[in-house]
Amino acid sequence: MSNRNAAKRALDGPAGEANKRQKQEAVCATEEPHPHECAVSPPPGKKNYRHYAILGGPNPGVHYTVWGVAHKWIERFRVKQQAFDDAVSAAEWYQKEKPGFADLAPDRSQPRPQQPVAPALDLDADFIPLQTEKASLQRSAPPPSGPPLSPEQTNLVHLIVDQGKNVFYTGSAGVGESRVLEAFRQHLVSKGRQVYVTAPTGRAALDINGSTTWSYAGWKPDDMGKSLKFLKQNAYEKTTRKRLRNTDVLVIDEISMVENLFLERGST
Ligand SMILES: Nc1ncnc2c1ncn2[C@@H]1O[C@H](COP(=O)(O)OP(=O)(O)OP(=O)(O)O)[C@@H](O)[C@H]1O
Repeated sequence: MSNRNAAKRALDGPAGEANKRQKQEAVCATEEPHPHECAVSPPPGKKNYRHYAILGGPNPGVHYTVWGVAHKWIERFRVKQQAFDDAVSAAEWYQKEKPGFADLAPDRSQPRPQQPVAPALDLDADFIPLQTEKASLQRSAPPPSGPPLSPEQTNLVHLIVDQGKNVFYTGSAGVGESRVLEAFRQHLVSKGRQVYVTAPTGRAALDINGSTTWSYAGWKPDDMGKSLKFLKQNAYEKTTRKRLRNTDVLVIDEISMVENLFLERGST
C-alpha cells in the first residue's frame, strides 16, 4: 500500500475527522499582516511530528518536524504553509502551490529580530534512514514548475534518488543543472528525507531556495580566522550537531566557489 493510500485511509478512519480539522486549521492566508498568527494551532503533545510544507520564509520546503520548529520558520515572514500527515501529500501540495507563490520577503510590519535571521534549519527533526525505492521516480510526477526532464537529467535524478550515489555534475550555464536539483530535491523530500541545499554565497543560495554553506556548518563570518579546535567545539553545540546528524542528503551548488579549506574544516 502506498503512503498516499495509507494517508487517505487514515483520514477515512475514526480519527479522520480530527485529522481533517487539524489540516484545515493549518491553512495560512498570505495576505494577512501576521499570517503565522492566524495559522496553525500547535498540535497537542510535545512529540507531535508532522510534515510542514512551507512556501517562503528562510527555510522553504517540506520538513518533518514539530510545531515549535516550524513556527520559527513561519513567524515574521510572509509565508504560505500547511501541515500534513504524510510526506507525499505535503510534497504534492508544495509543488502545486509553488508556481503561483513569489513573495519570500520578510514581513516588515513586524519588529525586526535583534540578531540577523540566519536560514533556519531543521533542529529537531527525526533521523530518517536512507532507503532505496525503485518506484519512487514513477510515483512522483515531474513537478509542474518546470519542463519534463531529458533522459540525461532523468538518469542523474535516478542515480541520486534511487541509487543513493554521491554525484558531482557540472555543465555550462543554462544546460539545466538547477532543473535537476529541483527535481531530485522534490523526489527526496517526498520520500521523507531531510535534504539541505547549500551554496557558498547568499546570492547563490537564494537562487536555489537554499542556505549558505556557512550557515549549514554553523559558522559565522569571523570564524574563518578561528582555529580548527574552536570550530570543532562549535560543531558540538546542540543545534549544529542535530543539523549535521539529521542530514540525509547535502547538496552544494556552485561548488567551484567553495573555498578550498571549507570541506577540510567541515570534516573536522
Ligand atoms: N529538460 C528540459 N527541457 C526543456 N527546458 C529545460 C530542461 N531543463 C531545463 N530547461 C530550461 O532551461 C533553462 C535553464 O535551466 P536551468 O536554470 O536548470 O539551467 P542551469 O544550468 O542551472 O542554469 P544556470 O547555470 O544559469 O543556473 C530554464 O529555462 C529551464 O526551464
